[in-house]
Amino acid sequence: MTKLKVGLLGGGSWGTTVASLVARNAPITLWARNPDTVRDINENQRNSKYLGDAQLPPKLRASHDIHETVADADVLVMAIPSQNFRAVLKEVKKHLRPWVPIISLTKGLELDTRMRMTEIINQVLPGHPVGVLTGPNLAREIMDGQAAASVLAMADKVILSELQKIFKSGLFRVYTNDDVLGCEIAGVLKNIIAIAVGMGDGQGAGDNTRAALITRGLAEITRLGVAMGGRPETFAGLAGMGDMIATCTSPQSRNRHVGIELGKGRSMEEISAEMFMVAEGAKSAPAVMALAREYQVEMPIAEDVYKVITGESSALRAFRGLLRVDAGAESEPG
Ligand SMILES: NC(=O)C1=CN([C@@H]2O[C@H](COP(=O)(O)OP(=O)(O)OC[C@H]3O[C@@H](n4cnc5c(N)ncnc54)[C@H](O)[C@@H]3O)[C@@H](O)[C@H]2O)C=CC1
Ligand SMILES: O=C(CO)COP(=O)(O)O
Repeated sequence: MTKLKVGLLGGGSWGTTVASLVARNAPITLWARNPDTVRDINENQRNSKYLGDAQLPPKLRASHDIHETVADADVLVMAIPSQNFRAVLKEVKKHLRPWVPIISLTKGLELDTRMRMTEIINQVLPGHPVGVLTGPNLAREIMDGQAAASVLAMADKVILSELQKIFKSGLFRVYTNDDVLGCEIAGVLKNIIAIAVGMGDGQGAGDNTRAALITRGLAEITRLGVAMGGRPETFAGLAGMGDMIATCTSPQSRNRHVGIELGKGRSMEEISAEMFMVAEGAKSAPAVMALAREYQVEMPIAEDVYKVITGESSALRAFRGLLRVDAGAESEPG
């Protein structure tokens, strides 16, 4: 057990799951804005709304008080969806001690600014070491005790190896990486490809189609990530290919679910109205397309997804379009 105190913000499915993992290694308080969630965690060792009847460790404490959670934290972990991330960080600023490392679990971009979460942290709380924990990590499966691997990425190797001890456990292998940008943007971009794969699945596409979309999708997200400064090998690792496989094939993925429903011909408004959990790919798609334009990277799959989400095209038309385009060299877009 390390003595480092951890404060984790965000009482949804992934925040609660990571808090449960950390509780094995370090004292942790989870801040949730919903008082019912706080009560459920503290009294029943459950977060029924997000994780059904999964049993949480008795050592995990939840709080409704952000000051209490953050004021004496030695490490801050952020599990707030991307569009609300900045607002919560601003709240944190008043309470957090200087130099406390901040780890983001969030896989999205801020719509208005196109910024990654670590960029927002640097802007709102300059001077704090920042990192991301990312990889093929579907929350429900980890709560069910299935083995998984993840990547903790930070520039500072000394802090990185200290923080690795907080997250890792027998069934949760945590690898380290210093390519923060690559790991972070891979986690954002794979969500859009998962929507594309879902769109195919929703229309009854086969396994070959899924494999083609995953492979071509990985190629296009790698092109953008590398143009932005990420390393190609990051996209071939857990944060890239690993997370693509998990998200694009799992019935648990919210992004793939959105794609399946779009594939059935439903609109984004209808699908969102029925979901209470976040599907970051749908939220971040416009920011991703703006980045693709800025870096002059062609992303035909992401562009089709964007057009279907905005109602400019239908899943059926997008799918036919993907098949109609003449294939060139495998190393080229398209
Ligand atoms: N669920 C999963 O399997 C995984 C999720 N992620 C990422 O983790 C991030 C969080 O996702 P989940 O926990 O799954 O989402 P979720 O939809 O299950 O829960 C989101 C939580 O954030 C809270 N929240 C939203 N706005 C807030 C605000 N302004 N103040 C306080 N709390 C607020 C909600 O109340 C809810 O508890 C996302 O970026 C997601 O892509 C990453 C890996 C795995
Ligand atoms: O990031 C995830 C798995 O690694 C979770 O994916 P979804 O948000 O699509 O459920």
